[in-house]
Amino acid sequence: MGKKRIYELSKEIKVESKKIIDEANKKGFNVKNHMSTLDPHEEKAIRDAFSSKKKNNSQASNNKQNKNKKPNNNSNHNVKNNHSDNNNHSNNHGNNNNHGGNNNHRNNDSSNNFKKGKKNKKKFNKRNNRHNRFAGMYTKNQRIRQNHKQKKAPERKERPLPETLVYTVGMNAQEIGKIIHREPAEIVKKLFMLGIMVNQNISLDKDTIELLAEDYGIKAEEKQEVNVSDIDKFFEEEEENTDYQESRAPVVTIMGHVDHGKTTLLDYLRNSHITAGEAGGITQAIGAYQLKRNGKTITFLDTPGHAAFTAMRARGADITDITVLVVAADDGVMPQTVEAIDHAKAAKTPIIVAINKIDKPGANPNHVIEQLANYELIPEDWGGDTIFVEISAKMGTNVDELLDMILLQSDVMELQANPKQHAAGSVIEARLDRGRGPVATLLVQQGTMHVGDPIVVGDTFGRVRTMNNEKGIELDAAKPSTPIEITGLNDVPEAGDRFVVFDDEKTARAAGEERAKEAQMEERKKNNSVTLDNLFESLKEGEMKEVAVIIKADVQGSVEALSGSLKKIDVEGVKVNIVHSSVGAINESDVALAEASNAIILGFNVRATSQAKDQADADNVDIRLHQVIYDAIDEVESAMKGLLAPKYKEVVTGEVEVRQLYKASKVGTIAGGMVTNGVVKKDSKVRLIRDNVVIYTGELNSLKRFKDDAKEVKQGFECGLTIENYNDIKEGDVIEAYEMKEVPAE
Ligand SMILES: Nc1nc2c(ncn2[C@@H]2O[C@H](COP(=O)(O)OP(=O)(O)OP(=O)(O)O)[C@@H](O)[C@H]2O)c(=O)[nH]1
Repeated sequence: MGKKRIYELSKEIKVESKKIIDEANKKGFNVKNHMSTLDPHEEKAIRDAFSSKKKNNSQASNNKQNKNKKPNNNSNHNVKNNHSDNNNHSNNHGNNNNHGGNNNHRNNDSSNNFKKGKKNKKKFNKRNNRHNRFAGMYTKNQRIRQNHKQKKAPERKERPLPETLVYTVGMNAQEIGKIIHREPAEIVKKLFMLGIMVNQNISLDKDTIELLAEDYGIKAEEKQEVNVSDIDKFFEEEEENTDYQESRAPVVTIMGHVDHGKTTLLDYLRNSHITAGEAGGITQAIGAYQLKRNGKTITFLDTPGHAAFTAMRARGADITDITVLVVAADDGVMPQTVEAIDHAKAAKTPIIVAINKIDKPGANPNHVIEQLANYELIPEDWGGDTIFVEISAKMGTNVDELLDMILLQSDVMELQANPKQHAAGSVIEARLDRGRGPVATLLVQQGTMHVGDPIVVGDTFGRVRTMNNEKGIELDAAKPSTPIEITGLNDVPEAGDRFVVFDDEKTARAAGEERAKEAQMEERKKNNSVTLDNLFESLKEGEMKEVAVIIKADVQGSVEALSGSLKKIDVEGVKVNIVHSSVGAINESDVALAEASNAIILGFNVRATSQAKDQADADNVDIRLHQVIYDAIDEVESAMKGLLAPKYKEVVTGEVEVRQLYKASKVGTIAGGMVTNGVVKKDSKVRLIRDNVVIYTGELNSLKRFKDDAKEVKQGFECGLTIENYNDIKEGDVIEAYEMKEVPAE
């Protein structure tokens, strides 16, 4: 005989695990929870203990029952009498009325009957209430029993447990309760007895759900997700479907630095290339439009800016075929130009450079070309393969040449799709229109969309009720690369969501509803972003072949030193891929790029802006901050080797904003300020931060509240402080207090 787990024994002898644990502890056995084991001797001792207890109990309850028998019967009797008394009244009452009513009003207008009935009902209630007053004449005990009896009644109706609990990981007690026909509270209690403390809304993992099922004595089976809701699968299948192929229009996104002319170019294109037949249509902002050049069509996504582009990619929608990078000839390469290059490269879309504003006196296109050479964008004349076009978006100069180049690039790419299948594609944008309900702009990427098609869009579903293009012209059918605006969905999908047309509306509805449920589950489960802590696991499971990193540092020298060293790390054939690197604070765009590329952000002597911090928290993006280059490199390398075992973790406890300075000859610079966040302690380690860059790291020398020494100062209070061996504090500096906390071993 082997060892037995407590919960198994609990099931066998029908005694709650908790009671067994108590009994075992009383007997001095070494058990902790329901998973603890008992050896055969211990098991026997427990069985004996409970079998004798049961005997005693049943004897006691027999005695009790015998004792209670008489009054119980009496009370039942009384209660019954009471009921039948009531019934008699109502019967009499009803009969009397029916009698009269039926005689007088048979086959009459039903409202007449209804009114009469209402009146009679009132009368009846009155009488009945009067009668109930007699309830007061029963003894207290009788009433308790009566209540008890009434309360107990629903229990008999309890539906039987299903044979098998078919579950999805992440379900909570409420959802499981619905499946097994039990109250969530009962499930929570059961879990408590099994040593698992949860409330009704907490997601349960696989082990817990299976344990629960076992405790109920039923089988558990994880739901197999071969379901219609996996529209990504449909989408990929459709994409691989090459039975029939036709060339399709390229989908183009315009990106570039602020004010370099993205909007001007998009507007010029939109207004100058309206073909004769469409001239009457009013152009609407639907997030995308098509234009024709020499009989060929180009689709432009009308959402300039990296945020939209990256947000789409983060949601898995790589819908752009070609990126046009706009660089103003009078301004040259700017930070967002570099960002745009990195975003386009990360999405692996070819870049066509449009050097804009060549009409301006200060324009220097050659300088731009020279600058871009540093980012591997080299024109053919210089031996590279990037297409450059010098334009003026304002004047329209060379804009047609730019279109020709887009078409040339698209020819090289041989963009194709199969219009002879169900439509599939992505959401460009979506909104709720007061009159029309959910309105979504979609890009058809495969197949042909028709009005009336049953459709699943992200987690929403419906039937295409209306379909129009950007000019408001109604369409019956839309082929690949066509942007369309549709109505008929049950809810508003999100930009970047995919859509697929189904055979019938019923399946579409089932898929849509299932997806909405899954989305809710997904939301509850922890996001599985790559972090340095789980990096090794991901590498081991073969999910990754490269580690994506974004570097932000205080000076260009550090950026280069860090990226140079990181590129040299080579662990078991896995390389570091630097997705983006630049000087400055970690911003929202970095976090968005990290999320889209599953990258880790390394900050060297810089901080994240508060928006970026919030966004990183929400998206589970790992930001690592360092002051020593070797530490940063070591950390990444150790993580790749699976050796990352930080014993201490830095915890920022608070921040002081420096508002005033006092120079004292003896103590140096005293900073007067306000604790804007958390708490600052006398023995805190501190970092002096100026414009999001770490200037100095050290320790506090003194911390005061007014004239008195303080052990700590909390948020909202003023304080004075000095930093050990450091006097170069300035007004507006932020002093970040932190401590090293030991991280418990896993
Ligand atoms: N002279 C000249 N001015 C231009 C040209 N293209 C754009 N501009 C001007 O540059 C300014 C900025 O242009 P936008 O098109 O708004 O720039 P943007 O890149 O869309 O800017 P954001 O939307 O803020 O990112 C506007 O005043 C335009 O009129 C051009 O080819 N020549």
